[in-house]
Amino acid sequence: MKQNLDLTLYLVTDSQMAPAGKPLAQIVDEAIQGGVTIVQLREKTAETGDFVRTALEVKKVTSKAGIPLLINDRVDVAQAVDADGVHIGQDDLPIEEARRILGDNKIIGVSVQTAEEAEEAIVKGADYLGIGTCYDTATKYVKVGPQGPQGVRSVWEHALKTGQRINRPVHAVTIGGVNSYNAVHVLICTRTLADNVSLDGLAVVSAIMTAESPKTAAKLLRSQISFALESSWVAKQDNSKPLGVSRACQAIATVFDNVKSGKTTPLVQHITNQVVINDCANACLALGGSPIMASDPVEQHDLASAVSSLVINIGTVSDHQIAGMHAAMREARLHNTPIVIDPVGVGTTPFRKQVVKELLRDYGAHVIKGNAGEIAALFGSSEMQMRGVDAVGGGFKDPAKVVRELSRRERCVVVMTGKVDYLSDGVSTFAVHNGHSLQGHITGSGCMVGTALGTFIHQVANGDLLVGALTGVVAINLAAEAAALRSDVKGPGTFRAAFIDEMYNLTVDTLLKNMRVERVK
Ligand SMILES: Cc1ncc(COP(=O)(O)OP(=O)(O)O)c(N)n1
Ligand SMILES: Cc1nc(C(=O)O)sc1CCOP(=O)(O)O
Repeated sequence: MKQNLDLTLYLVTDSQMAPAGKPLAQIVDEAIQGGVTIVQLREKTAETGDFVRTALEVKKVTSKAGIPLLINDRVDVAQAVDADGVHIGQDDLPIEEARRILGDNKIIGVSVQTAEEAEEAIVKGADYLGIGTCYDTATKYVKVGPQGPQGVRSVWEHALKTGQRINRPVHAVTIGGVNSYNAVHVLICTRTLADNVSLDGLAVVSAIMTAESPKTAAKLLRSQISFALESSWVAKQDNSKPLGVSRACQAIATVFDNVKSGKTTPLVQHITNQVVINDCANACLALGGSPIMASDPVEQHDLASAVSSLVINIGTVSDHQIAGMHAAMREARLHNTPIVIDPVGVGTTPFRKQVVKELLRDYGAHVIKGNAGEIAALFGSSEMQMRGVDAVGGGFKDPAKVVRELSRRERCVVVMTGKVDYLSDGVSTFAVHNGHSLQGHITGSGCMVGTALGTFIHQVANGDLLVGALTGVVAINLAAEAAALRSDVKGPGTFRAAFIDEMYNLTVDTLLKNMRVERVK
């Protein structure tokens, strides 16, 4: 990497967004104090003279801080102020020409939207790529719509392969609609599938330029970026050792005991469906958690700092609930609170599919839980279908592969419920052989699995998400087995009440004795 080229938090300026009377150089100075590592002066409407004057003022600030100042589009302005380099787009001066004018010591960044553009830019000597457009942005008109973190990931993967082929290091940021709410998700989701290589950082305009305090905004972004780059949440899994059954079972018992014994009482926020809301609240209590059912967008900000985990269930989703889900997930991402998504009936209507697609694109999840039909719909498989909220079909030929691949694509733990439950974090995949057929005869048994996931994953978010998820699945299934054995259980009605009782009665000893967990890959 060129000396000084640290792309961790990249500020692209827009003086038209600056509060009246506040000089751009002052905003840049505050942003650098907050943690910005590189600045690009982007003045789309400035006359050359004004552009140069502003660049000289900003350069005093960046030089003092020892960070690079790049100029957007205008190689002549970069030369005039002896900036550290330029950032050029696909319609600007060709890279070779910019390089010829500026020489090898200057930084040249190039905007790319596609794998082909990325390959060309690298081959022609770009020092870094600005991969766009990540999300919708009001800052500029973009010809091609946003590609989301997964689209950015595929451009990044191709760029890295190109670099390997020609033996040149590749650096990149993504840009477009990036802010402190989505920063962690964007960085985790854009990591390469094969070997978990992260982007170098994130580029933002409005997230800093429109902030009341650029320093505070930059500081928050920087801490979110550090968290994402350093965290071993699911996406860094490829480098970790696969989890064996005996280690998993011990860890499950510990996680279960922490909650059951009251050592920790997670506050599990649910935005869930009207059919199961009461059962889920009771299941959460019985397992040792504390439920809060809060879906109004208005209260999400105030709730967020107290919540231990967030369970999103789209079973009876409405427009109002969707607004609440977005608000809650935004806040959850900001607080690094684990999110469970239960995409109930996602294969049934295009509406549900769209709701889930947008939630996953904008915030991602830590755990996705569904029945085989729901998982098939998310995965894009026709092996299983949906009828209402139920799965129909002969079952997946290779269910472990489906959960593993969906997990790798979405960068989260995937739980597929059924006669045998499958769980994967993309590296380790487990089958849980506990449970009882009566679970299929009451409404909400799957939703209560979502509740159990929320109850047990909060304490293990860093690195052991899969263990938390396994704990939830095992606990629910063992409670079902115990309930079904009871002489007072005559059918679904009595089972429903006994099921909650047995969640309450479940002990670590029973768990250790009866759990049937198998490692399948
Ligand atoms: C870091 C970074 N990435 C992309 C862009 C977009 O540049 P470009 O395509 O030249 O569009 P304009 O910025 O000129 O509107 C960027 N500026 N910075
Ligand atoms: C300057 C720019 N380039 C983009 C691209 O996709 O290449 S998107 C963009 C604007 C980014 O602004 P904000 O952070 O306010 O969304």
